[in-house]
Amino acid sequence: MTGGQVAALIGGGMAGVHAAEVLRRDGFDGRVLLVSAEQHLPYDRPPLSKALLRGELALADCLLRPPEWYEEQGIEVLLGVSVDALDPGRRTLRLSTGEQVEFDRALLATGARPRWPLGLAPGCGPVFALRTVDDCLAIRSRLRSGASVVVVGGGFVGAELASSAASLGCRVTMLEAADAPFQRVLGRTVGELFGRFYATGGIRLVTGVQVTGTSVGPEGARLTAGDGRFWDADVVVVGVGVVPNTELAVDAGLRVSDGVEVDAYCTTSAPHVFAAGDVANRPDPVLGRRVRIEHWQNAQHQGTAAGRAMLGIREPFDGVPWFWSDQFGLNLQVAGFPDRADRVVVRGRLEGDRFAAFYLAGPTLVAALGVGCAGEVHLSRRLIAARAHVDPQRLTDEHSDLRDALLASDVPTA
Ligand SMILES: Cc1cc2nc3c(=O)[nH]c(=O)nc-3n(C[C@H](O)[C@H](O)[C@H](O)COP(=O)(O)OP(=O)(O)OC[C@H]3O[C@@H](n4cnc5c(N)ncnc54)[C@H](O)[C@@H]3O)c2cc1C
Repeated sequence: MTGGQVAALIGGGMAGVHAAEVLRRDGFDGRVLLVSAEQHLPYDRPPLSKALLRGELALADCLLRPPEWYEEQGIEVLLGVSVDALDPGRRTLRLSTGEQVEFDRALLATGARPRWPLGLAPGCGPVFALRTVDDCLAIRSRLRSGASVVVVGGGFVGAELASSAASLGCRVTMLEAADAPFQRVLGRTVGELFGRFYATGGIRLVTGVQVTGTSVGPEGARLTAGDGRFWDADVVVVGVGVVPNTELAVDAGLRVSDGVEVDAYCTTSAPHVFAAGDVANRPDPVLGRRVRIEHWQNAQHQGTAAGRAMLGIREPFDGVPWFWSDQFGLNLQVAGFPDRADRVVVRGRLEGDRFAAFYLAGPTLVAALGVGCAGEVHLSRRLIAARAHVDPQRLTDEHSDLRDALLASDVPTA
């Protein structure tokens, strides 16, 4: 793309901002338009369940870039405006203001929105999901000491919220459909361990619960399970996952499955339209199938890769996923694809505050989880990318270097 051309970025989250940044950094001097349905300048989402929720940060501290940055970079930002239609053939967008915008390249960085289980509705009295800063501030205003909080779903965002609410003196109950939190992602052994961490953190964890209904009154809400059990709460937060915002892509006739399908260069089925972040579904060389990743670092790096691809700089984006979570004073990091594993081996004491779990499919390392073990997770990422074969015995030996466990790999890891 050259001067006089238009790069339209749809969605003002991590992926959209990183694409805008790299477009300018790599010399694009045409028009960069960032359209965001939210009223706030782009901000970081991880603090919404952590420091912002606990009142330790202000929104200004969570902005991805300071307000003056957009002007300095010549990035036009439309806030509170959504893109209502995308025509990839004519290369036009229709905005919620009624305006029509012509573009040369467009990026779909529309992210995801909370999934709502049957019987629960968003914005219904004290029933919330946590995705936006407005959700965070609304929940925070109700987290008084002694308030009863029920978190539906034992995923990462729910667990972080539970941890933050408990630290503010709330009485927290977590309702999880599976037998252990994170079971689907991290397996039962590690899930049960986190269940024990919650108990130590003062959380009442109830597993095997399928919430089927809610009734809302002026003072709170009652959640009912299929087996007749019920829980009353001052605040309910539903954290049962997200769905990608693909409607624009579907209406535009782009290929969509679980997310907007892109190739390794972030290009959708329309050549001038790209996608990145939580909404994008890309081929993964390690998995050998498509994958949609809902992590901060993926949105950042894929946004950058997409911005470069919009400029014609084609580099495959296929990094091994990595994310972190902070809960109950523990920092946990996960790399790779734990759900591919057929067994898990542990280095360190699972009950301690420093251990790593390695996930193996046959002899191949496919994922690693570390609590207080950032270095091990970092190295594991490279081993996973290299499809390394490892010796499980050595992996568990705390006193040996992780590299000593390496048996064979496709590519060098040094
Ligand atoms: C509470 C919380 C805590 C998290 N903590 C962690 C963590 O600890 N570690 C980690 O790795 N990840 C974490 N994540 C995940 C991480 O924040 C996301 O993966 C990341 O924000 C995704 O960025 P994105 O740019 O793809 O999408 P988003 O951040 O969802 O941004 C998309 C934007 O596009 C807008 N939009 C949608 N449709 C349109 C349209 N048609 N027109 C205009 N705008 C539109 C949306 O309103 C939104 O503002 C957390 C997420 C949440 C919600």
